[in-house]
Amino acid sequence: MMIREVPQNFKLTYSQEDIAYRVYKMAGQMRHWVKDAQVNDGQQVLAICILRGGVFFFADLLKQIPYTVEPSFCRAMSYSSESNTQSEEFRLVVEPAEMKGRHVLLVDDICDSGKTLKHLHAYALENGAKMVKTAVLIHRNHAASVYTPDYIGFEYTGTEWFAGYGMEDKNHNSNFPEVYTIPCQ
Ligand SMILES: O=P(O)(O)OC[C@H]1O[C@H](OP(=O)(O)OP(=O)(O)O)[C@H](O)[C@@H]1O
Ligand SMILES: Nc1nc2[nH]cnc2c(=O)[nH]1
Repeated sequence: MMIREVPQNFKLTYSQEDIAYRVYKMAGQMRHWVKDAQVNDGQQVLAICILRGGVFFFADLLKQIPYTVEPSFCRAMSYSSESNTQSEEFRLVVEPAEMKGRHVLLVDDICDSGKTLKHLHAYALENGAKMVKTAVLIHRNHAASVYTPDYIGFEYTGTEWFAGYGMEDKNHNSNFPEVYTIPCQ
């Protein structure tokens, strides 16, 4: 196995095994909703990956769901890669597949301020989605959050910055397979 060079300030927070277990449990929680959408509606759930950060979680989650779902993608941006800080501007760069009349599942790595999911949830409804559910690996608990996802892998209380499993530290190390926390500078 190749040795990974982990920056000194990175603290291992969720191992690959921790993540795999939570992803498996989450797929179990949503399986009835996914099946019912198909049976009652005759249409599979449209699962939308929120790029870039959601990519690893999306792939792992969809592989654990035991019924058909249709993958789709959108690209949402609000954090600066240079500084790890959020700007007021929210940009949707890639639009997902047609959502009209569909059961939609929005999938992202983290819900932090909640602004990204709040925007996208509203966007899906405006575009005719019949029902919208949201899934994240990590939900940061804080009073100012504007959104609570339906499916949550880990609840986290604290201000540390996350990196790994899709989450970047100033545009680096998002491909680490575990989740790390970095003390706030
Ligand atoms: O709950 P919020 O405070 O809105 O933060 C969550 C969003 O922040 C990150 O995306 P980012 O804007 O950094 O884009 P990226 O996924 O391309 O890194 C992350 O992937 C979520 O989409
Ligand atoms: N990489 C990363 N992206 C985020 N987007 C919102 N919060 C975070 C975080 O803690 N880490």
